Amino acid sequence: MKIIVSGGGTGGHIYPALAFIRTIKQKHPDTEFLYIGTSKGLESKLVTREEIPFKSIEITGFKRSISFENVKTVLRFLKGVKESRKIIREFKPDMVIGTGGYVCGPVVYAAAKENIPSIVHEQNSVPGLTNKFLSKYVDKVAICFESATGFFPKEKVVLTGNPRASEVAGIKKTDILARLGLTDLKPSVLIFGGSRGARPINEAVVASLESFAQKPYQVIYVTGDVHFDKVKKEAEAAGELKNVVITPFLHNMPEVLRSVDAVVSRAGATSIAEFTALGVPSLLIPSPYVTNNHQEKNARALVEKDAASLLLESELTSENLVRHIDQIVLDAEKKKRMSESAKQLGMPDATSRLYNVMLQLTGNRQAREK
Ligand SMILES: CC(=O)N[C@H]1[C@@H](OP(=O)(O)OP(=O)(O)OC[C@H]2O[C@@H](n3ccc(=O)[nH]c3=O)[C@H](O)[C@@H]2O)O[C@H](CO)[C@@H](O)[C@@H]1O
Repeated sequence: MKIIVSGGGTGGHIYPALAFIRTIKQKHPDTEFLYIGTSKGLESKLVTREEIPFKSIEITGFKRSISFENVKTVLRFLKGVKESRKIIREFKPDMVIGTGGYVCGPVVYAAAKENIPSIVHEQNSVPGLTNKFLSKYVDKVAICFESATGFFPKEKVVLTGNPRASEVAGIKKTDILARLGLTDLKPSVLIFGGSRGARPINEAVVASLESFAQKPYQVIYVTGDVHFDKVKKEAEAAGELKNVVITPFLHNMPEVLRSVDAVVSRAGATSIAEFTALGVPSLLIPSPYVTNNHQEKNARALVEKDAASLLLESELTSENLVRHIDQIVLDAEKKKRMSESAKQLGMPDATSRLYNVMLQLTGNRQAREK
């Protein structure tokens, strides 16, 4: 089978696409993939790093307010559709899938116009503009939260979960803690602010370094690439680091998640799919700066089931951060309960479900997975 994948902008749209490609490549090595993204997006780095064939088109997102920029965006969209049609005609895919972010708009739209079976994958409980627009044209809309159903044409919706869940669920425990300079003998907490890092979380963590130095647990603290230099300087000024390692980005997140006792993070949908697939208890600090406050809705879906704790950014202080972490990590009963509840929400078979939807669409019955 030949598949075009498109998704970009942030890690939350790119990692599910990469996880899907890697998992399918392992099971069906003869599957050919082509990834279409933008040259400026994070995808150009992450995809080429994996040696997956990559082509770029030029496109920008819509502004929500009326502006001259939007006129230019429409023109770029039309140009993007033209470029995508050309790539599609050359590559001749059996299927096109978009995993969100504005780049997949013209690609998936072009696929539908070329009569190629198409799917969009929506990671969030509340969809973004691009996927809502595309849902009118595609054959299927794959979702991760039941609550997303109402935003799309009902007959097209399939609950598949997030392929990144399948990828992390298959990861074995490694010696990653030792490689990070940490020990196996203490509980470990991972702190990160989504794929790009989050300034408010960084500020609270830097203010907590002194407290962490006194704790019976250790912290892996990921700042986000762009924030690293500043945080490093502030941390150095705060004194000697104890119990904490600081790093700009983790390229081996699944391995790390497998080894930690709890995680503190934004409530991005792909991150949540990973925590639940592995049953990692989490303290979620939703970003209030996202469309329709969707991260808080993502987070509340876990909190309601006792799979996560919630700390709103408006209440994010060093004291509250440390207190919430202590409440999870230092209470073995609570940690176990949260872990079990999280795991019940996990969908480790997401990639197979998504692949089966594709096979149904392409009519490739023989290859259909049992
Ligand atoms: C600000 C914003 O618009 N955020 C959105 C974006 O978040 P964002 O891009 O932060 O997405 P997620 O939190 O869903 O996923 C982050 C991904 O990056 C990975 N990772 C992160 C840090 C690191 O050092 N290494 C690493 O590999 C995580 O393991 C995960 O796979 O897309 C998500 C999925 O559509 C949305 O739910 C978020 O609301």
